[in-house]
Amino acid sequence: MITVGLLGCGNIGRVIAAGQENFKITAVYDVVPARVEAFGKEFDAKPFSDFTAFLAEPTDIIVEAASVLAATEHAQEVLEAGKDIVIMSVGALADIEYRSRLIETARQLKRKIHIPSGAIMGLDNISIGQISRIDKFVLRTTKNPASLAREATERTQLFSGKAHDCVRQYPKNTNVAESLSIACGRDVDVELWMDPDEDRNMHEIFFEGEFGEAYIRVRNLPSPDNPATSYLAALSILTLLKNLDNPLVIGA
Ligand SMILES: NC(=O)C1=CN([C@@H]2O[C@H](COP(=O)(O)OP(=O)(O)OC[C@H]3O[C@@H](n4cnc5c(N)ncnc54)[C@H](O)[C@@H]3O)[C@@H](O)[C@H]2O)C=CC1
Ligand SMILES: O=C([O-])CC(=O)C(=O)O
Repeated sequence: MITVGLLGCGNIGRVIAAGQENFKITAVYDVVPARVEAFGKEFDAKPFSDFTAFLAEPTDIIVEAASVLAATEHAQEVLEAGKDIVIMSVGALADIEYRSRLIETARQLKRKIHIPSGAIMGLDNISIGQISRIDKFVLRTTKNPASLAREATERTQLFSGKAHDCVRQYPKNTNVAESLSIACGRDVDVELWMDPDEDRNMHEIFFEGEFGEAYIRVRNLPSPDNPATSYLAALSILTLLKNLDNPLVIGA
């Protein structure tokens, strides 16, 4: 049985904990002490309010489902402790120097950094961008203003530019932009819109290159406990964890 240390006892953490089967969350950590205590009690995991103690607890893998800040602060430490890591807050890897350092540490210590597909589809074959020519890559994300903790009476563009800059400005809403950039091997173009008539978290991907062209549209239902996060993102990380010990690897 794979043992998991969960960093972040919020909406995604709860979906993962409720779906445990062939893995067991044995240790949990959060910046909110009351939350980590209650979560630990509910899911029979040891609660920690001190990160060093949490990391010292014997676990096979650490799952970050907290925030870009948490991933930035802790991912390196996790790898140096000899543990694999799943990073949900992929925006932390928009810092190229930091990303390179993490990859180098993982390589040296023979550890893995897993990036779940998150709130989008198609991340598998978008990786062909690493080996073949890409002519155009645009992510257009549209969310209800409530999902962005804003108010608007009409469709409004919030951002147009590169993924690295977008996720720095909207770290709770555009991690997918960084996942796409990592997958296809370049800093992709991003448009972020809020639309009061859109009740889903919509991600449209326009992708053209040597292979031909693709258009992917995902209209996600928001998570029950956090409208900023699509439910698909939580299901994605749960699927990744369930497949960690599966000898059959599917997808590019
Ligand atoms: N890759 C993707 O497709 C997606 C990634 N995300 C990322 O996942 C994160 C978690 O999402 P949810 O569970 O919906 O958020 P949430 O807000 O429901 O839960 C986050 C939990 O992490 C805790 N936390 C925050 N910063 C922390 C820190 N520095 N140290 C320890 N605990 C900390 C909070 O107290 C909270 O309990 C988001 O903030 C976002 O960065 C979210 C959606 C999609
Ligand atoms: O859940 C989503 O739709 C996407 C999201 O918040 C993110 O990428 O950070």
